Amino acid sequence: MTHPLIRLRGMAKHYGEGATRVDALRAVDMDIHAGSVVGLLGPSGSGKSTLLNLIGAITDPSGGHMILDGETVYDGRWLRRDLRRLRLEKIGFIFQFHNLMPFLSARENVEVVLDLAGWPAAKRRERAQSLLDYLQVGDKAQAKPAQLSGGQAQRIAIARALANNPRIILADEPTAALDSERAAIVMDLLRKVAADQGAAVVVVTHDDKIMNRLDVIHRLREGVLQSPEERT
Ligand SMILES: Nc1ncnc2c1ncn2[C@@H]1O[C@H](COP(=O)(O)OP(=O)(O)OP(=O)(O)O)[C@@H](O)[C@H]1O
Repeated sequence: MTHPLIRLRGMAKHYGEGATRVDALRAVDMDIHAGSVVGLLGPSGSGKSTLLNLIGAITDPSGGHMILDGETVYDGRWLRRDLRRLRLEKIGFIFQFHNLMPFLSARENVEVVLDLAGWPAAKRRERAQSLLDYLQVGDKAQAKPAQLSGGQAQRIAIARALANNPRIILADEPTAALDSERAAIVMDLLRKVAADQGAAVVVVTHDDKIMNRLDVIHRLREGVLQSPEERT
């Protein structure tokens, strides 16, 4: 068995203290392997976004141990001082609404990430175009977000998430704004990314339309992780 790309042990998060304390996550253990598309499900307030944001080094944990892509990144404290760089190196994010910058073209939206990572202009352009081609929106490279359909815009957002070649892709309700057909296309693309690049894709979702496209389902209830359900 290969090492998991994401390993969480005893990950906890509480907000506030004393009477106002909310335990959003309680001692979560989880292993997520390369090539898998994993769903995080649970009622509103059960801790799904908190867990995604802990894995994405956006939220500070209250305790636990986390290994991402072979590197222990948190062990009661962040072991990297530069979390922005950690995210750039290891993680791609996809949100419910594409969050593309309206004044940039589709390709420039992808290039932004590469610019942050220090890529030279010609290489940025080439990489961004090849990602758009891979996601079958290459002909939209010059379009502004307002000229794209919801499904096309989400594919540009996926290209942006893949730009720095992360092996961990975190998606918060990526299909909630899409109809069934486009939701299926987006999920199939994420499955392809997981398979082609040996990435782990973690999807927070309420969306019944995409359940049959998840390899494993993890359910949270009041911050406690239930046993995973393997899908066949
Ligand atoms: N910044 C915060 N400050 C205080 N409490 C918070 C904060 N963020 C989340 N919480 C609380 O933590 C718990 C888990 O919230 P979280 O957003 O992770 O749930 P969720 O499962 O993603 O919910 P939803 O499906 O509604 O998005 C909730 O009780 C929420 O009120």
